[in-house]
Amino acid sequence: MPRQLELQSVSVNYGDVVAAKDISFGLGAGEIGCLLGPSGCGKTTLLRAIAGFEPVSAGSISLHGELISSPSHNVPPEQRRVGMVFQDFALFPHLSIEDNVGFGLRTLARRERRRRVEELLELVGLGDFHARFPHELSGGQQQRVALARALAPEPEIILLDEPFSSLDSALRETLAVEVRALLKARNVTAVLVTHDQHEAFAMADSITLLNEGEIVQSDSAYNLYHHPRTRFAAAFIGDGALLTLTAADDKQWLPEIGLSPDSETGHPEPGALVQVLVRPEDVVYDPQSRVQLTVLRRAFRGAEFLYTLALPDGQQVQCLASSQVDVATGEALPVRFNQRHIVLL
Ligand SMILES: Nc1ncnc2c1ncn2[C@@H]1O[C@H](COP(=O)(O)OP(=O)(O)OP(=O)(O)O)[C@@H](O)[C@H]1O
Repeated sequence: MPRQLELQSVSVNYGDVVAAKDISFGLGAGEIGCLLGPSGCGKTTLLRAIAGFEPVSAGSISLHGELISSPSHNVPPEQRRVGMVFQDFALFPHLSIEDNVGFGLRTLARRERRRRVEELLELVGLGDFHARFPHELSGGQQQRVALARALAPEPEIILLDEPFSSLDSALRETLAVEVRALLKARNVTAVLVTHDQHEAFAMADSITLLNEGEIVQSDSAYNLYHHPRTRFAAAFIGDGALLTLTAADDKQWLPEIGLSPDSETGHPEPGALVQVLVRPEDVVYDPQSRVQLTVLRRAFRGAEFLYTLALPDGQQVQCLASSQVDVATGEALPVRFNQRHIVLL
């Protein structure tokens, strides 16, 4: 059975600028995918190509098995059955919430249209707001109306371009979780574009990390965080220090941090340089540990201190420790490295 959305080796150029290069990914029905990456990496370009606003210069895009984009074939946007929610989600200010949601349903009989609008407003938790106008709603409520409006014509797929970026960060994450539940409840396939990993983690089943128009890693959120395959992925996702260390011998090959080889880490040759990604939560305060690192800085985070620690060679790692662990700058903090979570690159 064809997948709901399939991009095969898609490239998009703007004149000489290659905005997206050789991009392949697909989504099954009801799956939520995310294009994640820094500004200018080509996320919006790909979304616009899926919507039909940008022609592809190579490769193909299919929706439910039907070719919609290739260099020689371009189904116009209005015939694609693609719903969109954009960053500025402009609702029509002079239309009521009900009329905003029903906007794409003008061909339906009035009763049917009304039923569909009511159902969608209930779904997004705004059943009582149908007669209000956009300016009478909060930012989060307006965004939910925009989603209801995009879902109303029952598109094959919905595209969300930084849909929560105008909201504050606490609301953003809550809404991302809510919207995920809404999409899942209706088995809607969706592509989310964001540069915010928390949003991506909260919403997506699979994440395609992009950099400079190319795919860095397509994976689950868990794997991107715990098993990044490149330096870029390691640095972009989460906090962490990338250490360069020398393997010492077979038994204890990174003595600076008390690491020893195991089946996961393998056995690099003694003397080999090894790159290790260490997350702050994997450097654990342990009064029994022989590894004692000097405290360079510490920042109070309420329940925790975030310590910045120096290895003997000057490289730095961070450690999250309970704020009851009160060690001053310049003193030594005994720590253990949680080896299970340390990533070797
Ligand atoms: N109309 C255009 N003409 C020429 N170059 C463009 C055009 N639109 C985008 N670009 C370039 O293509 C690249 C990808 O842009 P795109 O907007 O897809 O990035 P993005 O990842 O969505 O970035 P952001 O997160 O900042 O929105 C950038 O280098 C950008 O400067």
